[in-house]
Amino acid sequence: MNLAEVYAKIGAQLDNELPFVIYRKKEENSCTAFLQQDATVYTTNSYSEAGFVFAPFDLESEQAIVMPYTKSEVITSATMPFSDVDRVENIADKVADCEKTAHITLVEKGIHEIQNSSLEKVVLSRTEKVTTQLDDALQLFHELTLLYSNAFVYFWYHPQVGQWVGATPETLLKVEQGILSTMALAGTKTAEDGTPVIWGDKEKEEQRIVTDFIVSGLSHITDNLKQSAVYTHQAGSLFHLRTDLECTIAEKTNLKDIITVLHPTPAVCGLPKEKAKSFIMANEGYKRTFYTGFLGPLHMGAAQKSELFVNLRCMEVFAAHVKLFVGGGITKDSVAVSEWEETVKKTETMKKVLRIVGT
Ligand SMILES: C=C(O[C@H]1C=CC=C(C(=O)O)[C@@H]1O)C(=O)O
Repeated sequence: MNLAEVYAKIGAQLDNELPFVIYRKKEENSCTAFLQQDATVYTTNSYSEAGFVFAPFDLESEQAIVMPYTKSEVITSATMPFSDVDRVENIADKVADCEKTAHITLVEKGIHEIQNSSLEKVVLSRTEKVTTQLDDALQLFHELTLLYSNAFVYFWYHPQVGQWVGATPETLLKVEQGILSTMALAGTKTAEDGTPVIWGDKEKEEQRIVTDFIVSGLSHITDNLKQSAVYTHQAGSLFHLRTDLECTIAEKTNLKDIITVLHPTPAVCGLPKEKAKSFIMANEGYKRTFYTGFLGPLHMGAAQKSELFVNLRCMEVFAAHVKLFVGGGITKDSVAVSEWEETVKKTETMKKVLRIVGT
């Protein structure tokens, strides 16, 4: 099926108010869509079914939604262009001063908590509303695929839940034929064209915390974990520190066991996990819902391949506006105003496509 035909099918799902997800994996030049044939909200607790899962940050009080393979038409486009040409400049637009003050106050509270308790790291986030005049969010998906070849790009829709679009740099896990791969991705910098990124101790520590958490968690399910050296990962105009991890897993280890170990990592929550989560819930002042949750295809094909991505650099789409979600890791060395600026830079990942589609 060519791309225009796939997009026409998506248009029909929207017209008929039927759920779907369309996604393009990193460095792939085709996209896949699950077109659910009814409007039921299917949920999963076991992650044992083939399908596409869309899970919230807080799995204790909200449920993971699945588009079951057996209830969906699954289609793939033949080829898809990607240009990776940065056609849009970063623009430092005006964000309301009250939003800046509120985020800085939140970050300062986080730093204070870290200095005065056993909390080592907490990821604090905010939302930002941008007024739009979109025909449909498919335009956003398409532009994101053109702009970010190194991201998992998606557009997810359920008439009873909402619409989400994103381009995330972070893989939560990939399981294929008994091999599990994951990554520790954290720390953020921007760089002038061509100049190498210089990492400071703050970023090195916040990323090390993520690696250590994953290594310690996976030690309960494997004894042969291999880990790469830390390296720089580019995500649009941002750079992150990254470590790749890989191990074999016993046949009896199911996907739920692995998700329970890995989600949420300190790349999106903090350390210790429960303490950080409580701080987030009590202080962020909004519900993250699917931001910093995870999404992706489950148990696909003969190899039963599952690939889950962390829902970052994403937005929830409404009739006349979108809501952007951005956050950053706070440690004892954080400077509140720099953390604010980091979230502003992260919003650019989405604002670039909003500008292209002419909002
Ligand atoms: C929580 C986010 O990013 C995470 C992933 C990479 C780098 C991060 C950081 O530098 O703080 C975050 O841990 C976000 O983009 O909203």
